Amino acid sequence: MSSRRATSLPGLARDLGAVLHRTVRDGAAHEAGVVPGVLRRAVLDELAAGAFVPLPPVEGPFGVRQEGEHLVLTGAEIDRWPAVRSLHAAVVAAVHEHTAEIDGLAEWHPDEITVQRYLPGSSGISVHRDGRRHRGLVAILTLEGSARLRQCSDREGTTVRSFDADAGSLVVLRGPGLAGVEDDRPLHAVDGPSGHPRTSFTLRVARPTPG
Ligand SMILES: O=C(O)CCC(=O)C(=O)O
Ligand SMILES: [Fe+2]
Repeated sequence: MSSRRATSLPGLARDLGAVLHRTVRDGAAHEAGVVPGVLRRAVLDELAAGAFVPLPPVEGPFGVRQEGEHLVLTGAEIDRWPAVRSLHAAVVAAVHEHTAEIDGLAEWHPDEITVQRYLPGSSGISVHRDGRRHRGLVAILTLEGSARLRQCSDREGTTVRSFDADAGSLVVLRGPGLAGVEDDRPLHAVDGPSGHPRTSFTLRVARPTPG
């Protein structure tokens, strides 16, 4: 029943060529209005049943600070959530439209979805790089709410680009192997949400590279 509803959900509202080319050039890029409202709401409704857990408040050797809660879906788990699966399929299809122009996109088959919720007053996540195993690119969609997502030039948080990660928007981060660059992952941070809770939906490759 729910899968019939999910198959009638729309795809993405924007072509991703421009944002992908900006990501290749700058390491991180933003596009507004990517996820139609009906698709965002279907995913949020479905995720209301999810078992969110608090993020570890401090993580990794650099002591990255995190304030929020998350739900991680991997591999076949993704298929159990019809609307989540629709959004995942829509993003992969939109990225794969550009495989002929940018090396590394054809191999991008994200098998991990992280949903993160930040309440007003949260400080977000401090400056970090996403893990090396997340090849190709990291795609961060915002399902509701808004916050500044900042690309930084150092771990003190000097901001080189600031993106409005608001409902429907996409931020793309460069991962290892994108456009022939083996590893130049951007430092970035996300601030706390403005006024209302923010929920992000991030697609990453997590499986080890074969061979
Ligand atoms: O919630 C987001 O906007 C993504 C935050 C982030 O950089 C991460 O989870 O690695
Ligand atoms: Fe990150």
